[in-house]
Amino acid sequence: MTDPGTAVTATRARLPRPSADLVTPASALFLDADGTLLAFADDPDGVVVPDGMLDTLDAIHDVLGGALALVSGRAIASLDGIFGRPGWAAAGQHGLERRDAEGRTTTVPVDAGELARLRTMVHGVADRLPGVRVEDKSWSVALHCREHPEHSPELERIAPAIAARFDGFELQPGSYVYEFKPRGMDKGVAVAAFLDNEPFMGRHPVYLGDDLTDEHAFAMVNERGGASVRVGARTPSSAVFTLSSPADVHAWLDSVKTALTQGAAGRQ
Ligand SMILES: O=P(O)(O)OC[C@H]1O[C@H](O[C@H]2O[C@H](CO)[C@@H](O)[C@H](O)[C@H]2O)[C@H](O)[C@@H](O)[C@@H]1O
Repeated sequence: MTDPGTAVTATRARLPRPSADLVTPASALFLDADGTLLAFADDPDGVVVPDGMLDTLDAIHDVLGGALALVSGRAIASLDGIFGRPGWAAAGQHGLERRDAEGRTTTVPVDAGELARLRTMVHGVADRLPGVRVEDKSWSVALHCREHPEHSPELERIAPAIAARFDGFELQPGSYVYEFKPRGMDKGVAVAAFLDNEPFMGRHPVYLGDDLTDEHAFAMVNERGGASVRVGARTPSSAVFTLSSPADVHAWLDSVKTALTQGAAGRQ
């Protein structure tokens, strides 16, 4: 497991903006979904892919020879429903499921009995806190309170206590969300697994993410000599660059696409 706490290389509120040439044809690009590519919505099913973004990502995916992956807390099925790109590599549920660039999917074994007991407990919490949503993702389960942030203090109090009752699970807090996931897997481990295989192997990793769960990947990418880009202003962070918002990410990806495709035309 990647420990973002011990691998912090920089903890600065003010980070530089990356230039478009951070991504070259020799890069591997890893993209978090919610809060990075997608603006937050109250309902996890209510997110919208902005106009033009898929064209931009398709073009970058092509120039990178397929070395582009979505790395998300969402299930891969949810990512496919949102982005409609089942051909892209993806890590879902913080890496519990991973699809390589050839479409082969691997999953981490989960204790089904523990997961069933955890689910029951999590639904019990949601039943007594009106407006708190449960997201069931097959290997992990989450409690959402974006629409009712008044429940945050209570969830912050009870979520660690729930997690402590399950040997095989741990708490992954996020943006108005408390997720319970099997131990030992995180986005850093998922990114490392991609980098050990084609078409990612030997490439310069660039990772964009906004949340605590992305710190595992920032630490991994920094360790491998790559570039970590924090979206938003959350601190502390081990990221070395920053972009301000999903809208800023779109604008930056557009400039990356332009630089890469112009360069490709020049190389022909
Ligand atoms: O790793 P990510 O791709 O950033 O996924 C993290 C979680 O994102 C989703 O929840 C978040 O976005 C929702 C839609 O904007 C929002 O309603 C919620 O408050 C956020 O926490 C997703 O539902 C989770 O499964 C992901 O783990």
